[in-house]
Amino acid sequence: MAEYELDELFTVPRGPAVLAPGAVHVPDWLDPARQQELVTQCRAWVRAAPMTHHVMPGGGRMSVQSVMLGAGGVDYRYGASAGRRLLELPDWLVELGRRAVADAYGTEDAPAAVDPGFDGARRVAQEHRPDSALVNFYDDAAHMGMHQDRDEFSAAPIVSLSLGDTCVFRLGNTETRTAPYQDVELRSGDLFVFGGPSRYAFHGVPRVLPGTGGRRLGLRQGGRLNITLRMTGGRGAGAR
Ligand SMILES: O=C(O)CCC(=O)C(=O)O
Ligand SMILES: [Fe+2]
Repeated sequence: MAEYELDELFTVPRGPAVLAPGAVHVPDWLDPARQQELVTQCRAWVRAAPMTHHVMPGGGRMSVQSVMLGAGGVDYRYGASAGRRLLELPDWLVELGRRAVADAYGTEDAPAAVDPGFDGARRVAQEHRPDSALVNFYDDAAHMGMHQDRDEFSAAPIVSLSLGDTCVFRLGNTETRTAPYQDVELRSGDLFVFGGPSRYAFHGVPRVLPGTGGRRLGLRQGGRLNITLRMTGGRGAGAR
């Protein structure tokens, strides 16, 4: 029996879920073919601009490796000011980010499957247009500590796509990097959007679960890819 069929035998059906107002998990948002295409794209990007371990302001080196698309002309932490070569953000990826927020938050024409839990979510979705993508790669040992995404000049939502191995994603609160928090498994193809009241929630990735999906997508050493689509510039919904 193929590996994935076995997985499915033990899988509890997962539906869209709102973890906190503005924090929406949409399992299996990307179908397997789309996941494969995105992995192929990630390979091409990494060939054009090799991934690097970001060095944090305190001098620590992140265990995650990353490459950045877009964010040109913005003094962004992961951008050119970090000495990086920025790749161009393709229009289809902007469109994917727009559609992600529309599906998670709903629009006038198409309500979301679950109520995102805050006023103005549809307006945020209507106006959403990411200007950058950060591609993160986690090997078996990589993790990301609890942090807030606050280097963007916009309060527009963060769109996160997961590919390859499953991870444990920790969504905390907006006040402290400690409890209360909720852990959710993000699997290959899952969408997670955090905006509105959850935009500045602390979050992190305590661990990746090796052997859960990376090889199936042709990642030879396994691992997890994460693409976050962001609005780094000061335009758009809820800009500071
Ligand atoms: O890998 C993830 O799911 C989260 C990534 C993240 O929080 C970040 O890049 O700021
Ligand atoms: Fe983050």
